[in-house]
Amino acid sequence: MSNRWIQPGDNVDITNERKKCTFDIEKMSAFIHGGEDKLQRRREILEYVKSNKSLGDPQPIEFMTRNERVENASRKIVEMTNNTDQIDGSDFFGEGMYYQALTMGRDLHAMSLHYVMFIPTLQGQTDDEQLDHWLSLAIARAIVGTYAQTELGHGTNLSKLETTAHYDPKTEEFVLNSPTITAAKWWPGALGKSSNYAVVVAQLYTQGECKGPHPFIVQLREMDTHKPLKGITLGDIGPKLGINGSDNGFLLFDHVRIPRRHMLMRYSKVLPDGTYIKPQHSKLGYGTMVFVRSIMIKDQASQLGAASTIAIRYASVRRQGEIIPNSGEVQILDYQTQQYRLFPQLARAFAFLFAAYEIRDLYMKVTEQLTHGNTELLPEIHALSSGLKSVVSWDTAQGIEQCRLACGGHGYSQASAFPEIYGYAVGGCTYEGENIVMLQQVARFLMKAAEEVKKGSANLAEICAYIGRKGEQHSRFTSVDSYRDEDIVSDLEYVARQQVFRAYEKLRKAQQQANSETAWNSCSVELCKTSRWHVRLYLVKNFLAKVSTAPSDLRAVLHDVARLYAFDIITSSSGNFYENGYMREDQMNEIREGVYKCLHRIRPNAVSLVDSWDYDDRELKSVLGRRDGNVYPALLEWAKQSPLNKTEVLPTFDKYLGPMMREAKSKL
Ligand SMILES: CCC/C=C/C(=O)SCCNC(=O)CCNC(=O)[C@H](O)C(C)(C)COP(=O)([O-])OP(=O)([O-])OC[C@H]1O[C@@H](n2cnc3c(N)ncnc32)[C@H](O)[C@@H]1OP(=O)([O-])[O-]
Ligand SMILES: Cc1cc2nc3c(=O)[nH]c(=O)nc-3n(C[C@H](O)[C@H](O)[C@H](O)COP(=O)(O)OP(=O)(O)OC[C@H]3O[C@@H](n4cnc5c(N)ncnc54)[C@H](O)[C@@H]3O)c2cc1C
Repeated sequence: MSNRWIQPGDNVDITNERKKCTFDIEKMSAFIHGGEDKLQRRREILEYVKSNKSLGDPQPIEFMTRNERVENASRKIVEMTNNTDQIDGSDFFGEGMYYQALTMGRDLHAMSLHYVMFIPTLQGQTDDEQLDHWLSLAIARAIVGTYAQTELGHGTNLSKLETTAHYDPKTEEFVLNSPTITAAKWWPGALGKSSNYAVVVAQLYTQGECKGPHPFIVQLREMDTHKPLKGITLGDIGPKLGINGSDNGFLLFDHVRIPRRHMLMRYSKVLPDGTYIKPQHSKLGYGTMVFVRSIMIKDQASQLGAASTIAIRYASVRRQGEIIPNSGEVQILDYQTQQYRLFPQLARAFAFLFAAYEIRDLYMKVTEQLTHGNTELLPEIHALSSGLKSVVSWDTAQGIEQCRLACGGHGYSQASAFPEIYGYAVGGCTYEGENIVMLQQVARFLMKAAEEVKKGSANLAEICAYIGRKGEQHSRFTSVDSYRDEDIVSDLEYVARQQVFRAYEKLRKAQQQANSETAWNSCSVELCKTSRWHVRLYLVKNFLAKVSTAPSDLRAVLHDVARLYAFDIITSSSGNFYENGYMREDQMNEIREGVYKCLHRIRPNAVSLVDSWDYDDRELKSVLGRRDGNVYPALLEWAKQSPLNKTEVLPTFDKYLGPMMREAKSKL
């Protein structure tokens, strides 16, 4: 089988790995990326990006100062968006995200929120007339916007946001104000220095009543000078764990007036006389968050896929220690412990990517329904996107860290790209709803389902139908080889269902002794566990189902990966499966053996599996994860670029170390 990943001059070990591959990598890449046409488009976009020098970095960004990073990112985003004819703009999830990943990397930039939240909010929250006015300006880039919701004092609890928008019917204007320091908007991406507009979420007051948080479009800076408008104070919030190419910002309003029609009025409205028209569903205003939670799953999967690619490739070229004395140092990928550390991360990346396709499709279905005023699927998409967002971002962050640790000392260097990947991805545990908080949103949905089952009136959505099923009392497991996909699912369903009812009963009892909020708090650890099991079950089910749709010659290897994903979940929570004698210890031991079998079976294909994700070096930006495996010379070259190496002797020597040593010597 021809293999495009093998090229002359490559490291011998990585080439030998590639020669062992048992499946057609191109076919696998096409399956992973949604078809041959999509793969072909990736290659075209890559060629374009490589051919346009101005889309590149003048030096590795790790060696740049923060100001240089912000400037470099701004330069590139303008160049990138000058050339959007290179991609199909309607395919943001595929072509758009890929074009951006290749060009902008993981540092984010001046227009990240413009594309990910500002434009989607205009599309989702404006009425027709407002859409006509604002969308063309935003798409043409005549204005650059962000999404300013979170405040210094509140991010999670939207009902307590402090920014106010008081309607004044005399002038038909809203007056935006930040009554306290804690009302300052804090965190919005590209708010500090880059954006001149924002969607601002503020408490709407009209006719003397507070109607809760609503979105408004607000001009922040003068069009020509870019200076803040009167009454507006704003700036950058300083360096962060990651995404330092973005100027996340703060913003305070001092009685700033905006026209009535700057309230986004697709769902809620304020009429000229101040009459409030409420939306058809109270949470429709939260739509952009649902959108981002839905699309970020793919982004997270992609970061974990990248981390796995780097670590697995590196483990194939790194030799250290012997397994059999005097027989030569082995590739560290041969250690079972290394495989156990890395392959489950790759398996997770697959599981998350396949889930990302599902949630994208569900999101599109919901959007379509909403255009007909149908809000039926809103609770389901809210629960699923919140749950996936939480579980996927958490596992991704842990997985990236495992990959980093698995690369030993070199994993700690920024040359590995792990610090960038981690700093970027781990933000996903917090933004778009802190994970623990979002898990509790899922739990609300699950507790309602349990209540229905208890009442005997179960008319459950497919996604939680397992809660209403009786299920087996004992696992059907007899041997790993005969452990069918439906048995795996049935075992996970058992545990998820048990957890749902454990939390439900605990909550019910607590509610008899306390008010419902206090009761909820006293059960919240169990409720979060419930949500995690629900999501893991979904991920396993979806992964196995997806494998069954793969071309037949890819199924065996994909099935190994999917089973590893499931077995890893089962064996790392064995206690849950022993409950009520559902599974026996000997069965669990066999499944544990199943994990080792999967590792062994995946080992020869490991490098080819990560190659199938089709990351170019341009996207990975990692010396350790290079396609050609020539890591050591590249590490030396990379280090030479450190600004500290521009001179042989640093001024600090003459200032501090030199005098210290001279003085010490003179005293001897
Ligand atoms: C690149 C990075 C960019 C980052 C950008 C950002 O971070 S931007 C900033 C991102 N910031 C954040 O993400 C902030 C995170 N915080 C939040 O999203 C909200 O404050 C909340 C959802 C936690 C609570 O909201 P609350 O106090 O208004 O509500 P409640 O608890 O009283 O529940 C009432 C009912 O509403 C339901 N429901 C809720 N949401 C939705 C929905 N979207 N759809 C449908 N339904 C929804 C819920 O299920 C419940 O139903 P039930 O059980 O009664 O039938
Ligand atoms: C990289 C990044 C980019 C961001 N970009 C934007 C942006 O563009 N626009 C924007 O508006 N915002 C943005 N944010 C803000 C982000 O959305 C919030 O930080 C996030 O919603 C969490 O809110 P918080 O910071 O108030 O956390 P907090 O709610 O203060 O969380 C602190 C702790 O309290 C716990 N907690 C809070 N409430 C509860 C509860 N009810 N039950 C149990 N535990 C609870 C949490 O679980 C957590 O452990 C960004 C944040 C980051 C990190």
